[in-house]
Amino acid sequence: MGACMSTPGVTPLDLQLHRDAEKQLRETKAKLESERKVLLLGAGDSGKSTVQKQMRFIHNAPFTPDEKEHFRKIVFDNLTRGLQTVIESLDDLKLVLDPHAGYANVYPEGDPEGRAGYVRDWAPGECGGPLLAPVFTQRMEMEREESAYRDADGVIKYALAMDLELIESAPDLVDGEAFPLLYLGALSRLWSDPLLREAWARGNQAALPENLPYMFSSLSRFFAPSYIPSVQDILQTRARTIGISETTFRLGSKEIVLVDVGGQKSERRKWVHCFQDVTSILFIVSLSGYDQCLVEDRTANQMHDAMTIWESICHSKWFKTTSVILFLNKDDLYQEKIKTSPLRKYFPEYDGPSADAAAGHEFFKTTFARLAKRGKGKQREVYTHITTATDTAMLKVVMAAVTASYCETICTKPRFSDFVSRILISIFFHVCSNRDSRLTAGFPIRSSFLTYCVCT
Ligand SMILES: Nc1nc2c(ncn2[C@@H]2O[C@H](COP(=O)(O)OP(=O)(O)OP(=O)(O)O)[C@@H](O)[C@H]2O)c(=O)[nH]1
Ligand SMILES: [Mg+2]
Repeated sequence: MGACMSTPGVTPLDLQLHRDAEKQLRETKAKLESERKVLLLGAGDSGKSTVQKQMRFIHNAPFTPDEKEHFRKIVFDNLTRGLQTVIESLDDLKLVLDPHAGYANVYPEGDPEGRAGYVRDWAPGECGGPLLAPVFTQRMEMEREESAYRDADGVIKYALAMDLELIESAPDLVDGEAFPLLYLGALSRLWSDPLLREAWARGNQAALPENLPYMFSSLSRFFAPSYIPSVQDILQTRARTIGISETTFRLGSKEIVLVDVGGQKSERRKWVHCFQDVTSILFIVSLSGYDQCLVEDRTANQMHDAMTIWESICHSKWFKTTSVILFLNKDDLYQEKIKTSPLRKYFPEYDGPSADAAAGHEFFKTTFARLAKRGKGKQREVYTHITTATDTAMLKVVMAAVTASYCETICTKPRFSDFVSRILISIFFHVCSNRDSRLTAGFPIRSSFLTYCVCT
């Protein structure tokens, strides 16, 4: 410091800036040493955000009332837009809704609040309570105004046409607004229609939302004015991630920053912004995607797409020494569909028995491991887990195994080169943020840089 004081041309301002720079770099170093960055990667809809939500539940970082309100609105959106997607898929699937096929005589199952009678015939006498009376009036007004709903056969045609129109023009809920009861009957009737069920069962050809059976199994619960989403409701909601979101939690003495990115094709170019200083990658693949097309590209297969991303991540210069953990996710859905949808149809190289879930697991484990190990030199170790991300108990066990086995890696100090590049970036931004051009000319910067190189 004495030498600094005697350097000609160094003013008190220079010294202050020098001290500030050193302080900032000390803080950066301390943060870097206690922080570990885990990056969630994978194709869209594979379950990355679901894993991130589970980590919040597991590490006691519950959702705030505002966040729960956000998820409540997503539930309504998932019901209405989800059903709309099924309706829109009918043309592609060459299915035609028949208004004469018994439509409108539908009871919602397990309706504890006596709304079923109302939903069946829309008759005032069968109304399930005073809450439904205005809904009935509203419905009758719509029928009076819209002669297009009527035909010689009577009620059946307009019941279907009105329900379709309601779903098509469903609004976004605003904060605090209960689910509009007008939608209860329409959603219930349409979801029970055999043709729409058939369309959903062929959803792999049209990328239909996989959470619809869950959402519709709890329909009347969601419509209660006091409804607040449960843990399972939150885990089942679907909203594609746009951009990058970070969650921080503690693991022993370390702070883990879990970074979630959007996996759809349009989001992937943003990934590189979070590639620096990654300690571990959790790569999520949807097992149930083996026979499914992408939402953003119906000509592409989800599993093939996941394999392509996986291969490029494993061989990226950014992740030469990063530990990689692979989650083969959505095992619950996969276990069901493997019974009827042959793996060999989508992966002709598969030569195991058909309808055998365990043989399919082995096939995918081997394929992903092979893709990771291409080329010469030191081979990458891949740690694979079969998961159902919506199952909190299971994910707790898997994450405990992951952290126990890989704590060494997750908690290892960052590489020296990473640290030096962080310092250089930090200095660069420091210099840019100081207008005093003398700083760029010399001593304070070099001094800070040397101090930190010596410290590490
Ligand atoms: N049944 C079942 N559903 C799952 C599982 N994992 C995720 N989901 C559901 O799949 C849907 C998509 O999950 P997300 O976590 O949003 O997928 P993502 O990878 O974050 O998707 P993007 O943000 O578009 O990249 C949600 O409705 C989840 O509830 C699983 O293991 N089983
Ligand atoms: Mg997401």
